Amino acid sequence: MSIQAEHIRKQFGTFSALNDVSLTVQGGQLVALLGPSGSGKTTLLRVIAGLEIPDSGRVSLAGRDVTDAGPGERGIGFVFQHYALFRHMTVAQNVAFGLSVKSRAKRPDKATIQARAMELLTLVQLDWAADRYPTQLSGGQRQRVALARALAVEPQVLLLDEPFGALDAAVRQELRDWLRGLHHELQLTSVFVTHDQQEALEIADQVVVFNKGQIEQIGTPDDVYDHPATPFVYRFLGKTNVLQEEGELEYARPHDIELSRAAQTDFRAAQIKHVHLVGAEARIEVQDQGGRVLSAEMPKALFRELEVNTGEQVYYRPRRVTRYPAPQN
Ligand SMILES: Nc1ncnc2c1ncn2[C@@H]1O[C@H](COP(=O)(O)OP(=O)(O)OP(=O)(O)O)[C@@H](O)[C@H]1O
Repeated sequence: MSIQAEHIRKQFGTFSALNDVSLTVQGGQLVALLGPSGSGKTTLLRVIAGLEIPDSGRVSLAGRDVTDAGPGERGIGFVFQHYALFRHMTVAQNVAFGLSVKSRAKRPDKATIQARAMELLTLVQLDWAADRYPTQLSGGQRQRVALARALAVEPQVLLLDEPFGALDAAVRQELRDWLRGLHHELQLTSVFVTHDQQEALEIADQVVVFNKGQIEQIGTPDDVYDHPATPFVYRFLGKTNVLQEEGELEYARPHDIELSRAAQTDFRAAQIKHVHLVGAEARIEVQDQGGRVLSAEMPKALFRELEVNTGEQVYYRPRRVTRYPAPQN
């Protein structure tokens, strides 16, 4: 089911949370809303869900204008960051909740609801935990219960607000991959909010980069990473070496900084300030003769071959530079 938001504006008092935002999500896509805190991601998600009424603009689902429809009429599943499960209900009862609050006409009978809850728990691989209470589960397991509960109403659209925000790195990674699989298996259209670049780039089909209530860029992960439309997008998506900031801007990523032990054409002299070895990577901080500090990243083995140490001289060259016109004002 496609989602279309057109010219959405939303003010909170004098603060403009969404300033003329338009976004089209094709049916079947997994889309990440990415941006710093306060940039409007959650507000847009809530507008799509019907939890927030825009000051102006329209929202359509599968071509149907739902701007004036309540959240319950939109066929949407919603998952929040803090898996808001009911503590006094078992896992199975939590999942069944979405079905049991449906209007009487649409509500399946008790046995059907129970069977459906078990089906969903099997889907999220938690059928064994049906009779447990949320407090007896880990954070990642609780988040899977929250997902099962959101899926209980058979939504065609799944909206997730920082669904893995509260979890530790390893569990996050696992749930991410798993969500991607589930999204495809159920042929959902999913939109999730994150401020984690890696998360957005790894699992989304499309990434929407927000800044101050506006969309800076929409594109595939490759598009936005390899061709950031604005300096903001470039800086937000990864560590940035600023090679020049007067007049035209020149940026380079750490993995595009090449180091050499010997002087070479186009290479500049610099001194190694710090070396951090992180897993298989070496992160090297160098300072050139103009005082500019740059970060370089390369596989640890490659760095070792250079045979240079902290305090010693090296030569660097940016392999790839991205340029932007001088900022106005
Ligand atoms: N109900 C509200 N009343 C007043 N201000 C609000 C309300 N909801 C959101 N805001 C403000 O609107 C701005 C955008 O909020 P929003 O939650 O959309 O940002 P976000 O990009 O999702 O950020 P985060 O990653 O921190 O959740 C924030 O400055 C927030 O304080």
